[in-house]
Amino acid sequence: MKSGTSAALSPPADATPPVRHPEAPAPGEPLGAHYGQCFGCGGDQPHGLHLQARAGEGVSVTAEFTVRPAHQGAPGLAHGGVLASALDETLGSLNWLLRTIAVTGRLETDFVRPVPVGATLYLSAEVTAVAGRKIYCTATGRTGGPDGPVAVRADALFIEVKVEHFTENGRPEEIRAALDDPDQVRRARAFEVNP
Ligand SMILES: CCCCCCCC(=O)SCCNC(=O)CCNC(=O)[C@H](O)C(C)(C)COP(=O)(O)OP(=O)(O)OC[C@H]1O[C@@H](n2cnc3c(N)ncnc32)[C@H](O)[C@@H]1OP(=O)(O)O
Repeated sequence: MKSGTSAALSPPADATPPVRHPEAPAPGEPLGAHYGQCFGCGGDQPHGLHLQARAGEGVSVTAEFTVRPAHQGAPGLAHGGVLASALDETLGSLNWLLRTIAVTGRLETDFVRPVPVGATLYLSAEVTAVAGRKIYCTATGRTGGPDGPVAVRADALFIEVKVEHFTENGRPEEIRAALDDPDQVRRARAFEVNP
């Protein structure tokens, strides 16, 4: 049963289909981490999700995340907030295919089945519509395989922002370190800016 989605997540009548950026990675290509310290995808966060996303067709992605002991809520089960983070990260990576800088404004999550430690969550997400700065998207996470039963799902609204959203609000030492990164692509991707 699909539960209701709030009106804020229903695209307005003048919304348009999303447009894949011409330089978006080809379907099947790994997106890589956008920032080493990202809790969702970064390789430098020991307890992070280490989620790995790949571009799909159109404006869609797939991703995997394996639940580790550090991600528990109840004994032997993934914490719901961690599962919401996996959905958020997967949905956030869609913006790389649009080449739009955007942040999560709203994330509505259904927790359908418990997810045990050791399980791999097979995520898929797509942008459904765009209206001005508002990006509407949806995601599911399945266990047992990409076609397994749905364990979690989410609908979300991302809002396009300028890079100043990060540079003016982030803690100065991390912002400085990211901006001083000699690797141009890494520097741009920390904020998901088109390099
Ligand atoms: C580099 C990429 C990293 C990706 C990591 C994974 C994604 C994340 O987790 S991002 C981190 C979590 N998110 C955040 O920290 C965002 C914090 N929030 C904010 O900074 C602001 O509220 C922000 C930017 C979302 C919106 O503020 P602002 O730019 O002033 O926009 P605002 O004018 O209020 O809203 C724009 C439109 O969006 C709508 N909107 C904004 N927030 C919401 C919301 N929560 N629910 C519904 N609609 C919303 C507004 O109603 C408005 O609609 P309309 O144009 O029709 O009137």
